Formats: sequence, structure tokens, C-alpha cells
Amino acid sequence: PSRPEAAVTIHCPCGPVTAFVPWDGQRSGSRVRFHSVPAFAAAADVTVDVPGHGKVVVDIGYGGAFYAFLSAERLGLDVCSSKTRDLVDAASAVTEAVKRQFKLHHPDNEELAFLYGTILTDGKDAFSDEPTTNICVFADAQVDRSPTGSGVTARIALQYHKGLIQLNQSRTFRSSSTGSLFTGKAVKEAKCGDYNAVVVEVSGEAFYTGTATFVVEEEDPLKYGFSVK
Ligand SMILES: O=C(O)[C@H]1NCC[C@@H]1O
Repeated sequence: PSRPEAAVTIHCPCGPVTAFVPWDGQRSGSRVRFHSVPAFAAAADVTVDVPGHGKVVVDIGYGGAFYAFLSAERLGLDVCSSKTRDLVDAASAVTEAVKRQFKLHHPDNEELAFLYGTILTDGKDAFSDEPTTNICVFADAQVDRSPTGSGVTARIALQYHKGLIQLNQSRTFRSSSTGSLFTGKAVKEAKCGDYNAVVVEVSGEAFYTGTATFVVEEEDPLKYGFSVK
């Protein structure tokens, strides 16, 4: 690996994500950053009918996965102090409503055109040096422990699209579930199909949790993988 920082390309469902890891020749540092695929605002100010909450306005952003974004306040909740159960239930209801009422499109691959979750925020999207807090409820109503790499990427793309931040203006994002922090900034403009997009850099702390060695046995009939259609 190269010093003082090694680039590591991770092959994700959305495409290659490049992580940059500090490396002094012996040890890696814990402050890491990554650049994901071009991120874009898929739709701003979409009104959906959410059972139990009525008409709700959301933004939809793509940062390697699609998320709906809205301030928790619009659902009568506070992202910092409401019960996690209430935040999860409300976010899940928004996800279901957006899935039913809004058709997503991904220019490169329609298999990526699905809503992965809803991110409830404190509404602080205008640029500020203060952290902004969010909670990401994704997949089967799981709560992310971090501010969400793909979610922060999508949120920055939406903020950039709305003229709320400039290139290379860093913002700090806080997870309401654990308090962990990411910083994010748009580093350059890009395109994804016809969408005006940005490459976003997200940084945070990463630690080793284990190592694994994979082997292939010649007799393994599935050694080259399989695909179920
Ligand atoms: O940070 C991320 O992008 C991942 N964590 C939860 C949702 C995504 O899978």
C-alpha cells in the first residue's frame, strides 16, 4: 500500500467506491474517507400520502442507494429526543408510501431503482458549522448505527442541488442512534445519465473488527458463484 494514504476500491452493488486509508508503512489510521459513485437529487418536494400522518413532503436523493428525506418535525417527532420505536415506525410508513406512490428511475441500472429507506433529519439543511442530526431507517426497518455513508452522500447531493452548500464546504452529520459523526462535502460535479450529480467525500472513523481468509476448493461446484433470476 502507498504512504501516507492507501486507496482501496470496494466493489459495491452501486459500483466502485474508493476508500482512502492512512498508512505509515506499519499501521493504518482510523480516520478514513471515501468517494462513492455520482450522487444526485432524484426529486425535491414530492407530496406523498402517509397513513396516520396525512400528506407529507419528502425529498428523494441517490447516494449509492435511494432514500427519502424529511424533517422528523413534519411527523410530529424530534430526531434527537423521540423514542427510537416512534421514529422507526414513522420512517417505515414514509418508506412504504413513497414506494407505492413514486416511481424511481436509475439511469445506469434499473435494478438500483428501489427505495432503500427513509432518513429523518433535524431539518438543518442550510450550511452551518454545527452538526446536523439524522436517523436512517433502511431495509427491513433496520436502524443504522452511523449517520449512513450512502445517506450522507445523498443528503449532500440534495443540499447541493438546492444551493444550500458549495463544492468543498464540509458539513458534519451526527447519528441520533449512537452519536457517531461523519463529515461530508461535494468535491466535484459529475453526471449520472441526465442527472446533474456530484462526487461526495464522506469521512469518519473505522476500526478493524477481524480478518478472514477465503479459499476455493477445486471440487466446489459453486466456486465461481451463482445467480438466481
Ligand atoms: O452507510 C451505509 O451506506 C449503509 N449502512 C446502512 C445503510 C447502508 O447499507
